[in-house]
Amino acid sequence: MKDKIKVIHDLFKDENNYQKFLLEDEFIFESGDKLKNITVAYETYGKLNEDGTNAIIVCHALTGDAHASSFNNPDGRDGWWDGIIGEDKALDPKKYFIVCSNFLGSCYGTSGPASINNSTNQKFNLSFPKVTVRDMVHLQKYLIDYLGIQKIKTVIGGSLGGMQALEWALLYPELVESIIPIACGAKHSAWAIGLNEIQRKAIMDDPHWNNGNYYSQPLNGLATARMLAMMTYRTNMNFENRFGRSVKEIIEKKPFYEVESYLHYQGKKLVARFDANAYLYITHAMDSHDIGKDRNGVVNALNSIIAITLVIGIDTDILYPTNEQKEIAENVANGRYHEIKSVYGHDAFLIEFEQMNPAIKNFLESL
Ligand SMILES: CC(=O)SCCNC(=O)CCNC(=O)[C@H](O)C(C)(C)COP(=O)(O)OP(=O)(O)OC[C@H]1O[C@@H](n2cnc3c(N)ncnc32)[C@H](O)[C@@H]1OP(=O)(O)O
Ligand SMILES: N[C@@H](CCO)C(=O)O
Repeated sequence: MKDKIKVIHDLFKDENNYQKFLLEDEFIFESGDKLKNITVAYETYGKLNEDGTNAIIVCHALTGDAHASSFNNPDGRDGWWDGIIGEDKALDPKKYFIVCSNFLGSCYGTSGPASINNSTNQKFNLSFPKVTVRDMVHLQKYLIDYLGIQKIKTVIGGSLGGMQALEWALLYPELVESIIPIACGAKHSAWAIGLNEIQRKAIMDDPHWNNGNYYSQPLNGLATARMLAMMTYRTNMNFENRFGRSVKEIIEKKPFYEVESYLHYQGKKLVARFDANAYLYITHAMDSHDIGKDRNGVVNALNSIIAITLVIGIDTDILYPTNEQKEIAENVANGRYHEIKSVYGHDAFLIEFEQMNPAIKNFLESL
């Protein structure tokens, strides 16, 4: 497999310092579309053991990136899972070879709609092939082969990361010893698809979006999408405790509440770091998530999972409620369920490290 992959990370390390490789092979998408020269951005922490069996694959969520940890570079920017990746933490680079790559369709170094199409010298925009969760996993497999990994100890991720973990267990059962899907379901629900569609509509209704061919981002649409999404990532109780009815300032004789100010801030923060077309592609990929598709339904697919499975749910998650995680744990051959109690809701998998560390550590040690 190494012969097929031209490594370019020494040539093109970008400002985020991701390692990169270029897949010269034609990548075939689930849609049947084909694309050559796909770039993958990734990071690794720790060392692969001699027989190549101590690898852990970390899969990120909607707006995450390959920088899961600052382990290699403690003075650099924080990693989004520094709370569980590190010495003596659940994912310990002294024991495991931890790999995190930016998934297909995103905008943090791996090819997606914001990448330049070499044959036109223009951004792909909507001409980039449609992406599914299965496509993301198939592309990650090239990286795993390139790195010389023979067996994957676990695949772990929250939200869209958890969807990838499930697909890993189904697409490459011979390779995956265990999975830890967190805060996700076996398929994307009507509720989650509906919420994604409102976010996409906000982006596409922004005149700057221009059918995906924008010169500058559809800032208002993407910000509104993030504002709505934030309401689904947190909880009523969290906002009540945090903001209540506090007023930030009075604008034109009307109160501008702290919660409004917070949501506007979160919208602006995302548009400064994310691409609107990538947001559309990734939310569509999430909506494509249905492990039962072409596998005789969800229960059948779950029954066929042989990887030992720890499913983690969050008691206050309104986006992927705990019945979805329990369904997974109850139907796989060897499933366990652990529940995080949190005021934060869905985003708890990025916050509640004191609860996640022992649960994940105990599970890995029991394998
Ligand atoms: C390449 C990359 O950068 S990828 C970035 C990594 N991101 C990811 O991986 C996505 C996953 N991460 C996340 O979703 C988030 O970072 C989380 C869930 C971990 C934490 O969320 P945060 O937004 O950091 O926390 P929180 O909800 O407390 O918001 C804090 C921010 O809101 C601001 N804020 C709080 N209250 C208010 C208010 N009333 N009005 C305005 N701003 C406010 C704070 O000043 C703070 O600003 P800062 O982010 O510039 O420091
Ligand atoms: N808040 C996270 C989780 C979404 O599921 C993100 O922005 O990626």
